[in-house]
Amino acid sequence: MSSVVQVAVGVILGADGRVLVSRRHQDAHQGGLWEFPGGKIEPGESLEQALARELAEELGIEVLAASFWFTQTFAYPDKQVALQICKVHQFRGEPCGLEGQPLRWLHPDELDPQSFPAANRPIIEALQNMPSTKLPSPPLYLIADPARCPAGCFLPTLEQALSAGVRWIQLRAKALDQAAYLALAREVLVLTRAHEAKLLLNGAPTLLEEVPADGIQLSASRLAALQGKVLGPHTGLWGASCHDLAELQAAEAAGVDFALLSPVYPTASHPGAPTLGLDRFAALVRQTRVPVLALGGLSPDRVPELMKAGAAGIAVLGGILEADDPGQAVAAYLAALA
Ligand SMILES: Nc1nc2c([nH]c(=O)n2[C@H]2C[C@H](O)[C@@H](COP(=O)(O)OP(=O)(O)OP(=O)(O)O)O2)c(=O)[nH]1
Repeated sequence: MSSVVQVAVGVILGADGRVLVSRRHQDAHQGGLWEFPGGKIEPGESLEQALARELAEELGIEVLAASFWFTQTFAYPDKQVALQICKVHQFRGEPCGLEGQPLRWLHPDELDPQSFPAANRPIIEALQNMPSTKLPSPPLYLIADPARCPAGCFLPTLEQALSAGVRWIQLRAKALDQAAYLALAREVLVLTRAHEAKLLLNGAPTLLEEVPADGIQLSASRLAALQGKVLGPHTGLWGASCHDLAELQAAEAAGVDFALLSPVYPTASHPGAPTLGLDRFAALVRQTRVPVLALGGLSPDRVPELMKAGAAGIAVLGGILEADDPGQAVAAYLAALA
């Protein structure tokens, strides 16, 4: 069989969670079946260039933000393909079938694997199981630690952050004993409920039996204690705090909905600790299908490069809690994510 055909494939994500599919021309390889738009990577072209060119040629759109997702190789009887699958998060223009191909925006649950080439099955499966559809929007995760605020200021600061648009909070309070933690969690839950925001507790999953929050953030050590045990079907949001590839793999094996990966940049909370840096962060994100939020030393001006590197969102601690004006800090992060 001839060499592997490298293909740039764009999973174009609409704001409402639907994806764009188009029908392959009857005469093409795998003709008549639906596909994710894209095409062969030309010699000398990067994946990014090929994706931009194909989507401009086929749909008339300009890709503004895309990230590599994963590679799917497949051997058809007559051809071997390596689909380089990218998520397209942002584009300019209204997609239209410039080559006469029909287009449809479908919810992942509406994608019928039988109507797609066989190589697409894992993509469809990944889309249908994509936990990121469960993640709160905007993807700004506030790690709320009362130790970061002056006495009496913690709950008012959270209130300000929620009023400014935070929809996702983790209560992390290592300095409190369990009773004090649970009492605080009950107070925070009243605030998050009032703002229709999600609250995740940091600790053992059994905490949810005490306070009906929306999920659990597992530390790296709790994750390790799971020893690859699958979390099983769960209704809440489960996050894992990861620092390297082994922890990300454990998080993926455990079936969490998202992972925090830190520290990306130097941070005052862990002075002198080794940092991943942007390139390592991007490389790790490419090696997992779990949505990864960037944490550590972020500022709003770093957000675009992190999202381009494949981050599913960002997590912030001191950048909001210790800001002179937490509401303004939230607004700056949200503007950078928009
Ligand atoms: N674009 C795309 N190609 C796919 C998908 N699934 C799948 O197996 N393929 C295969 C079919 C083809 O063998 C190959 C893509 O080649 P293509 O024919 O679309 O490439 P192209 O647009 O550059 O076409 P051409 O200029 O050579 O006619 O990858 C998919 O979802 N999208």
